[in-house]
Amino acid sequence: MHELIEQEIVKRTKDHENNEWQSLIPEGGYKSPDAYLYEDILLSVVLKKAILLKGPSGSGKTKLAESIAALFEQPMHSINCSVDLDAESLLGFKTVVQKEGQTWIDFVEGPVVKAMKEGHFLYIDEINMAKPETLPILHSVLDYRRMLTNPFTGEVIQAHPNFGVIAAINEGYIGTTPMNEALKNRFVSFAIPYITGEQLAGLVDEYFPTIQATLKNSMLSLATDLRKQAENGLVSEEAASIRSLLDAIELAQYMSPIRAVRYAIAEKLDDASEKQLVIELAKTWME
Ligand SMILES: Nc1ncnc2c1ncn2[C@@H]1O[C@H](COP(=O)(O)OP(=O)(O)OP(=O)(O)O)[C@@H](O)[C@H]1O
Repeated sequence: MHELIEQEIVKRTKDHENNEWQSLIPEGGYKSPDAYLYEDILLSVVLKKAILLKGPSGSGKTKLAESIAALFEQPMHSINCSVDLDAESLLGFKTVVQKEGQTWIDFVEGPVVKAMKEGHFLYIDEINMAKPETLPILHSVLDYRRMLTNPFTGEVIQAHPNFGVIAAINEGYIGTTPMNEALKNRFVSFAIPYITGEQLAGLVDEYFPTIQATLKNSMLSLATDLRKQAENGLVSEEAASIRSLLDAIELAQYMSPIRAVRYAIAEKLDDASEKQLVIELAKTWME
Protein backbone atom coordinates (compact mmCIF):
# COMPACT_ATOMS: atom_id res chain seq x y z
CA MET A 1 0.00 0.00 0.00
CA HIS A 2 1.25 3.52 -0.80
CA GLU A 3 2.99 5.15 2.19
CA LEU A 4 0.68 8.20 2.01
CA ILE A 5 -2.28 5.90 2.66
CA GLU A 6 -0.48 4.12 5.51
CA GLN A 7 0.43 7.42 7.21
CA GLU A 8 -3.13 8.64 6.87
CA ILE A 9 -4.56 5.43 8.36
CA VAL A 10 -2.38 5.90 11.45
CA LYS A 11 -3.41 9.54 11.78
CA ARG A 12 -7.12 9.11 11.16
CA THR A 13 -7.61 6.00 13.31
CA LYS A 14 -6.08 7.94 16.18
CA ASP A 15 -8.33 10.94 15.51
CA HIS A 16 -11.46 8.80 15.60
CA GLU A 17 -10.72 6.39 18.44
CA ASN A 18 -13.05 6.53 21.45
CA ASN A 19 -15.56 8.81 19.83
CA GLU A 20 -19.31 8.56 20.25
CA TRP A 21 -19.87 7.68 16.61
CA GLN A 22 -18.30 4.19 16.66
CA SER A 23 -21.62 2.59 15.66
CA LEU A 24 -21.47 4.49 12.35
CA ILE A 25 -18.16 2.88 11.35
CA PRO A 26 -19.15 0.31 8.72
CA GLU A 27 -17.60 -3.07 7.91
CA GLY A 28 -15.17 -3.45 5.04
CA GLY A 29 -14.75 -6.33 2.61
CA TYR A 30 -14.58 -4.74 -0.86
CA LYS A 31 -12.61 -6.77 -3.41
CA SER A 32 -10.84 -4.70 -6.04
CA PRO A 33 -11.37 -5.91 -9.63
CA ASP A 34 -7.68 -5.28 -10.33
CA ALA A 35 -4.44 -4.52 -8.51
CA TYR A 36 -4.72 -0.72 -8.60
CA LEU A 37 -8.34 0.50 -8.58
CA TYR A 38 -8.96 0.35 -4.83
CA GLU A 39 -5.55 1.85 -4.00
CA ASP A 40 -6.03 4.68 -6.52
CA ILE A 41 -9.36 5.53 -4.91
CA LEU A 42 -7.75 5.47 -1.44
CA LEU A 43 -5.01 7.83 -2.64
CA SER A 44 -7.62 10.20 -4.03
CA VAL A 45 -9.40 10.13 -0.65
CA VAL A 46 -6.12 10.96 1.11
CA LEU A 47 -5.62 13.81 -1.36
CA LYS A 48 -9.05 15.11 -0.27
CA LYS A 49 -10.75 14.64 -3.62
CA ALA A 50 -14.49 14.10 -3.80
CA ILE A 51 -14.96 10.58 -5.18
CA LEU A 52 -17.56 9.54 -7.76
CA LEU A 53 -18.15 5.80 -8.21
CA LYS A 54 -19.86 4.95 -11.50
CA GLY A 55 -21.08 1.44 -12.06
CA PRO A 56 -24.06 -0.82 -12.55
CA SER A 57 -26.37 -1.91 -9.74
CA GLY A 58 -24.83 -4.46 -7.39
CA SER A 59 -21.23 -3.79 -8.46
CA GLY A 60 -20.13 -3.06 -4.89
CA LYS A 61 -20.15 0.76 -4.85
CA THR A 62 -21.70 0.91 -1.39
CA LYS A 63 -19.40 -1.85 -0.16
CA LEU A 64 -16.44 0.10 -1.55
CA ALA A 65 -17.44 3.31 0.27
CA GLU A 66 -17.99 1.31 3.47
CA SER A 67 -14.59 -0.33 3.10
CA ILE A 68 -12.86 3.06 2.80
CA ALA A 69 -14.59 4.26 5.99
CA ALA A 70 -13.71 0.96 7.70
CA LEU A 71 -10.05 1.22 6.71
CA PHE A 72 -9.69 4.71 8.19
CA GLU A 73 -12.03 3.74 11.07
CA GLN A 74 -14.18 6.75 10.24
CA PRO A 75 -17.96 6.91 10.67
CA MET A 76 -20.00 7.23 7.47
CA HIS A 77 -23.29 9.09 6.96
CA SER A 78 -25.42 8.05 3.98
CA ILE A 79 -27.81 10.07 1.89
CA ASN A 80 -30.09 8.45 -0.65
CA CYS A 81 -31.00 10.89 -3.38
CA SER A 82 -34.49 11.15 -4.81
CA VAL A 83 -36.61 13.96 -6.21
CA ASP A 84 -37.83 14.58 -2.64
CA LEU A 85 -34.33 15.33 -1.33
CA ASP A 86 -34.19 18.93 -0.15
CA ALA A 87 -31.74 21.25 1.59
CA GLU A 88 -33.14 20.28 4.98
CA SER A 89 -32.48 16.58 4.51
CA LEU A 90 -28.87 17.48 3.66
CA LEU A 91 -28.11 20.24 6.13
CA GLY A 92 -30.66 19.88 8.93
CA PHE A 93 -33.69 21.76 10.20
CA LYS A 94 -34.87 24.13 12.90
CA THR A 95 -37.06 22.79 15.65
CA VAL A 96 -38.74 24.16 18.77
CA VAL A 97 -37.54 22.73 22.10
CA GLN A 98 -38.58 23.29 25.69
CA LYS A 99 -35.64 23.78 28.07
CA GLU A 100 -36.07 24.67 31.73
CA GLY A 101 -39.57 26.01 31.13
CA GLN A 102 -38.49 28.16 28.20
CA THR A 103 -39.03 27.73 24.48
CA TRP A 104 -35.98 27.70 22.22
CA ILE A 105 -35.33 27.26 18.55
CA ASP A 106 -32.73 24.55 18.03
CA PHE A 107 -31.03 23.42 14.84
CA VAL A 108 -30.88 19.66 14.30
CA GLU A 109 -27.81 19.04 12.17
CA GLY A 110 -28.21 16.95 9.03
CA PRO A 111 -25.68 14.47 7.60
CA VAL A 112 -23.63 17.00 5.60
CA VAL A 113 -23.12 19.34 8.55
CA LYS A 114 -22.35 16.48 10.96
CA ALA A 115 -19.85 14.84 8.61
CA MET A 116 -18.11 18.15 7.85
CA LYS A 117 -17.76 19.11 11.51
CA GLU A 118 -16.78 15.69 12.85
CA GLY A 119 -14.53 14.68 9.95
CA HIS A 120 -16.67 11.73 8.86
CA PHE A 121 -17.40 10.33 5.42
CA LEU A 122 -20.53 11.30 3.54
CA TYR A 123 -21.89 8.70 1.09
CA ILE A 124 -24.29 10.17 -1.47
CA ASP A 125 -26.05 7.34 -3.30
CA GLU A 126 -27.70 7.82 -6.71
CA ILE A 127 -26.53 11.42 -6.79
CA ASN A 128 -27.99 11.88 -10.28
CA MET A 129 -31.52 11.25 -8.95
CA ALA A 130 -31.65 14.50 -6.94
CA LYS A 131 -33.49 17.50 -8.37
CA PRO A 132 -30.98 19.76 -10.23
CA GLU A 133 -31.73 22.70 -7.90
CA THR A 134 -30.92 20.78 -4.69
CA LEU A 135 -27.24 19.90 -5.00
CA PRO A 136 -25.59 23.22 -5.99
CA ILE A 137 -25.70 23.94 -2.25
CA LEU A 138 -22.88 21.38 -2.00
CA HIS A 139 -20.61 22.92 -4.66
CA SER A 140 -18.42 24.79 -2.16
CA VAL A 141 -18.29 21.65 0.04
CA LEU A 142 -17.07 19.50 -2.84
CA ASP A 143 -14.35 21.69 -4.32
CA TYR A 144 -11.10 23.02 -2.83
CA ARG A 145 -13.00 25.37 -0.50
CA ARG A 146 -14.43 22.48 1.59
CA MET A 147 -16.77 24.92 3.29
CA LEU A 148 -20.43 25.74 3.56
CA THR A 149 -22.51 28.69 4.71
CA ASN A 150 -25.56 27.09 6.30
CA PRO A 151 -28.53 29.03 4.86
CA PHE A 152 -30.70 28.06 7.85
CA THR A 153 -28.37 29.41 10.55
CA GLY A 154 -25.83 31.62 8.76
CA GLU A 155 -23.06 29.48 10.26
CA VAL A 156 -19.89 29.20 8.16
CA ILE A 157 -18.58 25.65 8.41
CA GLN A 158 -15.04 24.74 7.35
CA ALA A 159 -14.72 20.97 6.90
CA HIS A 160 -12.61 18.93 9.33
CA PRO A 161 -9.42 17.65 7.55
CA ASN A 162 -10.69 14.03 7.62
CA PHE A 163 -14.06 14.86 6.04
CA GLY A 164 -14.60 13.12 2.71
CA VAL A 165 -17.37 12.71 0.15
CA ILE A 166 -18.03 9.55 -1.83
CA ALA A 167 -20.92 9.62 -4.30
CA ALA A 168 -22.34 6.86 -6.46
CA ILE A 169 -24.22 6.76 -9.73
CA ASN A 170 -25.67 3.88 -11.76
CA GLU A 171 -24.41 5.34 -14.99
CA GLY A 172 -25.47 3.98 -18.33
CA TYR A 173 -28.73 2.63 -16.98
CA ILE A 174 -31.74 3.29 -19.20
CA GLY A 175 -33.89 5.91 -17.50
CA THR A 176 -31.16 7.43 -15.35
CA THR A 177 -30.76 11.18 -15.47
CA PRO A 178 -27.34 12.44 -16.52
CA MET A 179 -25.46 14.27 -13.79
CA ASN A 180 -25.26 18.05 -13.85
CA GLU A 181 -21.88 19.09 -15.39
CA ALA A 182 -20.81 21.58 -12.70
CA LEU A 183 -21.48 18.97 -10.04
CA LYS A 184 -19.72 16.16 -11.94
CA ASN A 185 -16.74 18.43 -12.51
CA ARG A 186 -16.03 18.58 -8.77
CA PHE A 187 -15.41 14.84 -8.49
CA VAL A 188 -12.68 12.48 -9.57
CA SER A 189 -14.53 9.57 -11.18
CA PHE A 190 -13.93 5.84 -11.12
CA ALA A 191 -15.68 3.17 -13.19
CA ILE A 192 -16.60 0.27 -10.90
CA PRO A 193 -17.12 -2.95 -12.86
CA TYR A 194 -18.53 -6.26 -11.66
CA ILE A 195 -15.71 -8.40 -10.27
CA THR A 196 -14.91 -11.66 -12.07
CA GLY A 197 -12.56 -14.67 -11.88
CA GLU A 198 -10.53 -15.16 -8.72
CA GLN A 199 -11.97 -12.12 -6.95
CA LEU A 200 -15.52 -13.35 -7.50
CA ALA A 201 -14.64 -16.90 -6.42
CA GLY A 202 -13.03 -15.45 -3.28
CA LEU A 203 -16.14 -13.38 -2.51
CA VAL A 204 -18.40 -16.45 -2.91
CA ASP A 205 -16.12 -18.38 -0.50
CA GLU A 206 -16.37 -15.55 2.03
CA TYR A 207 -20.16 -15.35 1.84
CA PHE A 208 -20.72 -19.11 1.70
CA PRO A 209 -17.80 -20.85 3.41
CA THR A 210 -19.54 -24.26 3.40
CA ILE A 211 -20.88 -24.15 -0.17
CA GLN A 212 -20.77 -27.36 -2.22
CA ALA A 213 -18.05 -27.23 -4.89
CA THR A 214 -20.46 -28.26 -7.68
CA LEU A 215 -22.93 -25.49 -6.86
CA LYS A 216 -20.15 -22.91 -6.56
CA ASN A 217 -18.55 -23.92 -9.87
CA SER A 218 -21.82 -23.97 -11.78
CA MET A 219 -22.84 -20.54 -10.43
CA LEU A 220 -19.41 -19.08 -11.26
CA SER A 221 -19.62 -20.53 -14.78
CA LEU A 222 -23.08 -19.02 -15.19
CA ALA A 223 -21.71 -15.67 -13.95
CA THR A 224 -18.96 -15.80 -16.60
CA ASP A 225 -21.52 -16.58 -19.31
CA LEU A 226 -23.83 -13.79 -18.19
CA ARG A 227 -21.03 -11.27 -18.22
CA LYS A 228 -20.05 -12.29 -21.76
CA GLN A 229 -23.67 -12.08 -22.93
CA ALA A 230 -23.99 -8.65 -21.30
CA GLU A 231 -20.80 -7.49 -23.06
CA ASN A 232 -22.27 -8.72 -26.36
CA GLY A 233 -25.48 -6.82 -25.64
CA LEU A 234 -27.64 -9.96 -25.50
CA VAL A 235 -28.75 -9.42 -21.90
CA SER A 236 -28.92 -6.25 -19.80
CA GLU A 237 -25.93 -5.41 -17.65
CA GLU A 238 -27.86 -6.13 -14.40
CA ALA A 239 -28.07 -9.81 -15.37
CA ALA A 240 -24.39 -9.97 -14.31
CA SER A 241 -25.02 -8.20 -10.97
CA ILE A 242 -22.95 -9.59 -8.12
CA ARG A 243 -25.82 -8.91 -5.71
CA SER A 244 -28.17 -11.06 -7.81
CA LEU A 245 -25.59 -13.82 -8.10
CA LEU A 246 -25.10 -13.91 -4.31
CA ASP A 247 -28.88 -14.04 -3.87
CA ALA A 248 -29.14 -16.92 -6.37
CA ILE A 249 -26.43 -18.88 -4.55
CA GLU A 250 -28.14 -18.35 -1.21
CA LEU A 251 -31.52 -19.52 -2.53
CA ALA A 252 -29.92 -22.47 -4.34
CA GLN A 253 -28.84 -23.92 -1.02
CA TYR A 254 -32.54 -24.51 -0.25
CA MET A 255 -34.18 -25.09 -3.65
CA SER A 256 -33.37 -26.14 -7.21
CA PRO A 257 -30.57 -23.90 -8.57
CA ILE A 258 -32.54 -23.23 -11.76
CA ARG A 259 -35.48 -21.84 -9.75
CA ALA A 260 -33.03 -19.85 -7.64
CA VAL A 261 -31.54 -18.30 -10.80
CA ARG A 262 -35.03 -17.57 -12.09
CA TYR A 263 -36.05 -15.67 -8.94
CA ALA A 264 -32.76 -13.90 -8.23
CA ILE A 265 -31.61 -13.07 -11.77
CA ALA A 266 -34.01 -13.81 -14.66
CA GLU A 267 -37.23 -12.35 -13.24
CA LYS A 268 -35.58 -8.97 -12.68
CA LEU A 269 -35.07 -8.50 -16.41
CA ASP A 270 -37.84 -6.80 -18.38
CA ASP A 271 -37.34 -8.53 -21.70
CA ALA A 272 -38.89 -12.03 -22.08
CA SER A 273 -36.15 -13.25 -24.43
CA GLU A 274 -33.46 -12.14 -21.95
CA LYS A 275 -35.20 -14.05 -19.15
CA GLN A 276 -35.31 -17.11 -21.39
CA LEU A 277 -31.62 -16.79 -22.27
CA VAL A 278 -30.61 -16.63 -18.59
CA ILE A 279 -32.58 -19.80 -17.83
CA GLU A 280 -31.15 -21.61 -20.88
CA LEU A 281 -27.62 -20.70 -19.78
CA ALA A 282 -28.35 -21.82 -16.22
CA LYS A 283 -29.62 -25.18 -17.54
CA THR A 284 -26.34 -25.80 -19.37
CA TRP A 285 -24.52 -25.73 -16.01
CA MET A 286 -27.13 -26.96 -13.55
CA GLU A 287 -29.08 -29.82 -15.14
N1 LIG B 1 -16.16 -5.99 -5.48
C1 LIG B 1 -16.91 -6.40 -4.45
N2 LIG B 1 -16.35 -6.67 -3.25
C2 LIG B 1 -17.09 -7.08 -2.19
N3 LIG B 1 -18.42 -7.26 -2.24
C3 LIG B 1 -19.03 -7.01 -3.41
C4 LIG B 1 -18.32 -6.55 -4.57
N4 LIG B 1 -19.20 -6.39 -5.59
C5 LIG B 1 -20.41 -6.70 -5.09
N5 LIG B 1 -20.32 -7.08 -3.79
C6 LIG B 1 -21.44 -7.52 -2.93
O1 LIG B 1 -22.62 -7.42 -3.72
C7 LIG B 1 -23.69 -6.86 -2.95
C8 LIG B 1 -24.15 -5.56 -3.57
O2 LIG B 1 -23.12 -4.57 -3.41
P1 LIG B 1 -23.42 -3.02 -3.19
O3 LIG B 1 -24.70 -2.85 -2.43
O4 LIG B 1 -22.19 -2.41 -2.65
O5 LIG B 1 -23.65 -2.57 -4.70
P2 LIG B 1 -23.97 -1.12 -5.32
O6 LIG B 1 -23.07 -0.97 -6.49
O7 LIG B 1 -23.91 -0.09 -4.23
O8 LIG B 1 -25.47 -1.31 -5.81
P3 LIG B 1 -26.64 -0.22 -6.09
O9 LIG B 1 -26.12 0.68 -7.18
O10 LIG B 1 -27.79 -1.06 -6.55
O11 LIG B 1 -26.88 0.49 -4.79
C9 LIG B 1 -23.17 -6.70 -1.52
O12 LIG B 1 -23.50 -7.87 -0.80
C10 LIG B 1 -21.65 -6.61 -1.72
O13 LIG B 1 -20.95 -7.09 -0.60
